[in-house]
Amino acid sequence: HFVPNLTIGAPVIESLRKHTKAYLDCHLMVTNPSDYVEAFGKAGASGFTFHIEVARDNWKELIQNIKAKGMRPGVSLKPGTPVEDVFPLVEAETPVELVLVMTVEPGFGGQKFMPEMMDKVRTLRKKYQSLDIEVDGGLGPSTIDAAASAGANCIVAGSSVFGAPDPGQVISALRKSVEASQIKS
Ligand SMILES: O=C(CO)[C@@H](O)[C@H](O)COP(=O)(O)O
Repeated sequence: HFVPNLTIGAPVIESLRKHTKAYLDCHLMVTNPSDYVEAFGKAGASGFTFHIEVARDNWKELIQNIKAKGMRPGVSLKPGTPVEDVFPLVEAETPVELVLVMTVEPGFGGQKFMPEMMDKVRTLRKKYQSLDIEVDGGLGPSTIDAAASAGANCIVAGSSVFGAPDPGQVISALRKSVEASQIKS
């Protein structure tokens, strides 16, 4: 109900958790993220990322609750939201540990990467050297270098991985680009 689509909820996280110790990075595109903290924590989510656009009045409490339930807090911003809006959350006494810069209008996979969002990534990386900066939307072998060289170190990729004949090869290409950019910086 923040975006016009429905995908994965806490029951899926719970089922996955029975089979893996992997980091389960959950991006909640919902209008009321507070209502889901407990369920996602219980289900075994590792990270809980909410949208700044729906948490302008309660982000401090939300971050604290996420941490109290044993998850890493993250904040996401839509393409039209200025990057400055998340600075207070990164600089708070109890800060977010990840910023997710949306590189498409959230809601659907398979959209085109918005290179102009890289200014936000560069700004964040310059200001916060050790922050996890995630990008989501249209990432794949042809767009990864732009994101990685801007400073993104967490990459969300749907179509480019699941649509590839060899998904492992795409994942390694994405990882190599991020690692190469980190060595240079
Ligand atoms: O769900 C969204 C946006 O809300 C997608 O951005 C996927 O998370 C990634 O999909 P691709 O863009 O990689 O196909």
